[in-house]
Amino acid sequence: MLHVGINGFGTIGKRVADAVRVQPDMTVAGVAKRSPNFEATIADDRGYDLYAADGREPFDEADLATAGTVHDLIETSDVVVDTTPSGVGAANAPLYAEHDTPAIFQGGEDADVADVSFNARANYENAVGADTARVVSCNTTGLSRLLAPLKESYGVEKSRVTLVRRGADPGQTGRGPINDTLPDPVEIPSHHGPDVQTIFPDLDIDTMGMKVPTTQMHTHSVNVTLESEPTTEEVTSLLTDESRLFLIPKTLGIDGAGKLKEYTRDAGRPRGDVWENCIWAESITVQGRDLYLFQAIHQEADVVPENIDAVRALSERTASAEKSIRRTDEALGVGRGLVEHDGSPQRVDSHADD
Ligand SMILES: NC(=O)C1=CN([C@@H]2O[C@H](COP(=O)(O)OP(=O)(O)OC[C@H]3O[C@@H](n4cnc5c(N)ncnc54)[C@H](O)[C@@H]3O)[C@@H](O)[C@H]2O)C=CC1
Ligand SMILES: O=C(OP(=O)(O)O)[C@H](O)COP(=O)(O)O
Repeated sequence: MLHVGINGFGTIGKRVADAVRVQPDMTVAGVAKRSPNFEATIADDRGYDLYAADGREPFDEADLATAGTVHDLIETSDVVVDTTPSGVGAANAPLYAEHDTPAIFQGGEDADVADVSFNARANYENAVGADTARVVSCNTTGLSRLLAPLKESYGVEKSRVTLVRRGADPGQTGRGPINDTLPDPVEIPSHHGPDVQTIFPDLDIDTMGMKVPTTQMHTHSVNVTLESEPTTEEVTSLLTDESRLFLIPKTLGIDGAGKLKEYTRDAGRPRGDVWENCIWAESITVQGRDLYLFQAIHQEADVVPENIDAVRALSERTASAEKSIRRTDEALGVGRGLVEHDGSPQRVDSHADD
């Protein structure tokens, strides 16, 4: 059983902890937090041992028991997932090295924070046995999952993506825009293209970013010039076979992120989380060697299964990306509750043997 510590219990951290909890080969060693807010009470409620990142006094005053400091958590963990805000992960890196504890960082950190930038579908093997890995950002994760099968099956000559990004997460009351559409970043390419190249170093990709007043999901407008000329049906079939891509059937009548989130809440997903890339099946169009499509990415959720796979890769629990992905997906419920492109229930494969 792998003991996984989570340092930073916010949007990503609490989801990673809950995902660790349901894995058959992992357990939550504890979670580190700075302050005894509502998320600390949820951690307590779930039975996660709380560790103080900045001193135990505030927790004592709030009558919340702590099991120790963040140093104790790191020492007791086989792997730590650092889910602190951008920049804090890099500041924490020496702590993990000091305790000789393998660590996973998030996409808000620069790539040089870790030995390898990680996406389970694209480069799991590179992280096997590494001391540190960085799970790339939600947007980069969404693009890597899509580009990996396209690259393998058809070759990619050039990718062009416009990312219409959510302005804030639902709990981020201080962010915006609330009444505007921003080119963000204004510079081209946006940071997403170079970040995708940390996964596919030779890929030709240009990205442009925007921010809009929604908290629901990011939306990508994708154009990929392939090296060969598949039909629309062939690309649709290729993408349907990917476990972390969900092709939204026309029959569902889902016209945007609002209905998508409603669908996953109705399907019983925790927090309405959408772990899969959601590609509008009707948008998949091949003209000559040019592929076009729209996909929605749930920024709070898509990196969660990737963090679980990164834990297995670092701890050398399995050298096989396919096995880890299958095990993660089954335990978490990726694909569960959603229908296939043809309207039938999604397959959820049975456990892979280690
Ligand atoms: N929210 C999102 O849409 C996504 C975020 N990420 C990345 O994940 C990382 C975490 O982001 P979020 O979960 O959104 O942030 P968050 O702000 O929701 O959560 C971070 C948590 O860490 C706590 N914290 C702050 N300093 C700390 C310290 N020194 N020690 C321990 N805990 C500390 C905060 O109080 C908060 O509870 C960032 O690198 C971000 O770029 C990646 C994909 C999507
Ligand atoms: O990593 C993310 O987005 P990004 O890939 O657009 O930088 C997450 O959605 C967090 O983005 P934020 O920095 O706008 O909170």
